[in-house]
Amino acid sequence: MGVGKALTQKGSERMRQFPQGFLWGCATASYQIEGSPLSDGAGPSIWHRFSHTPGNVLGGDTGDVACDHYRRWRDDVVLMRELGIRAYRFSIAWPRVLPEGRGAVNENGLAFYGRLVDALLEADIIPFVTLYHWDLPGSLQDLGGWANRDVAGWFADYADVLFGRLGDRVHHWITLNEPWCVAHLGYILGQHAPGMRDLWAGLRAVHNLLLAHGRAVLAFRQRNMPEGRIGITLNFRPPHPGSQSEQDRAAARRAHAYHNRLFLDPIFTGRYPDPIVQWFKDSWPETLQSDQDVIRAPIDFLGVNYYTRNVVVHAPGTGLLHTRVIRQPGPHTAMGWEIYPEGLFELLLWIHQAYGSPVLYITENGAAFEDRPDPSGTVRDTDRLDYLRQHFVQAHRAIQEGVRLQGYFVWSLMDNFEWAHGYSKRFGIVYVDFGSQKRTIKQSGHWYCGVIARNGLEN
Ligand SMILES: OC[C@@H]1[C@@H](O)[C@H](O)[C@@H](O)c2[nH]c(CCc3ccccc3)c[n+]21
Repeated sequence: MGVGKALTQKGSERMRQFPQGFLWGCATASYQIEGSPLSDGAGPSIWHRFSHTPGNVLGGDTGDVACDHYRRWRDDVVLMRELGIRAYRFSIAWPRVLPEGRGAVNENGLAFYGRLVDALLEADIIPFVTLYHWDLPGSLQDLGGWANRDVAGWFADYADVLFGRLGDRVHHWITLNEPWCVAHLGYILGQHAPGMRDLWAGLRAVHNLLLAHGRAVLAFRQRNMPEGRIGITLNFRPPHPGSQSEQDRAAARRAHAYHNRLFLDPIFTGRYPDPIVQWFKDSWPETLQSDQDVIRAPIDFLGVNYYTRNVVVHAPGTGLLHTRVIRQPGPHTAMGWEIYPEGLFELLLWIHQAYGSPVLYITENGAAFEDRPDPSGTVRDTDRLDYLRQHFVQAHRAIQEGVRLQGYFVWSLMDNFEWAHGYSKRFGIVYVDFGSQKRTIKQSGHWYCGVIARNGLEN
């Protein structure tokens, strides 16, 4: 598409038009919004255990209630229709469907997701289902969880149950959400469930997550669902060197390999990034030659989660990679993340050019700010609106350069349980009063509704 066509002049406004059929949406995750973690036969997840273990989550918050979506899902689909979103990315809680992680299916759990999918289709909203967004069944963690190579089979069997039961209505599947976070935050730093601090376990989790992803893709292909599309969602943090010194440039390369290429390279090339294998040499897991053929099973799209960049410098003996992040001047979100919209353009172009122009969806982008309703109950979150607008502009730039970006899911539909931060960080374009469970569309949500209706941005 030539630039001219995408920048239509309408009156004095310059429109940034997105391609016909571009899927504007919102994203959520099961443990963050549903509540009712043990209802109707569901088994406890590792996040149920982790949040109920004192000291792990700010303020002792848990997902016991969250946004009460397990009970309010009908009203929440009405809310999505009011926002005019074309697609909705949500995750299925593995322990609702298989309470023990394996074996007997819990029909009540499956029925909840079947009703939700039917309501979305009725509202003309396309479901994008994430099979795993961090809530592993506790009983599988008791067997080692992602550090146990058998998890690849457990995950593929779970995925296949869903392909069989929902595959007639769900045509977009994401195997894993951010396997980097699962391994790094859950098994190496211990900041997320299951709260382990074990480099050996963490690096084996990296490999087993990739194996599990590949086994699920192969199971999906076996089902032979021609309308179906399957991919994976990875988080990225483009690193910039804090100076042009060779030490800082090497530090940025290490951070880039670990944060951005650790999963991308095996999936697209069948090989781990050499700098990482060298860096972790004696603790790197034993792998089978045949593993790489499973891991690199072709996918239909890549989900990209982008929030910010990192500026890194060499820091001998510091952390896993001997790097330190340098806080930048300029605006940051409530998470302390630098607002750096150009990073989205850089990232999309890099993936496009370095990994064979895959179909991409931005499966998460958004910002936390201190939202306060005014006396009338209106939430004027202009900072979030500006954040989103600036990032939409960069996504549009990328499309102009030929990037095959086909959709954009704002994180998040509504304020929810922000992992170790509990309910202290709000990412929603809809405000949730967690006392009353009242939902209020924020100014950013009303603005987003307009963007979707025009399929573009006015200047
Ligand atoms: O932190 C906002 C969102 C989470 O609520 C989502 O569940 C998760 O998919 C997600 N990933 C990222 C970027 C990676 C990251 C995750 C957790 C903590 C810090 C960075 C940001 N977010």
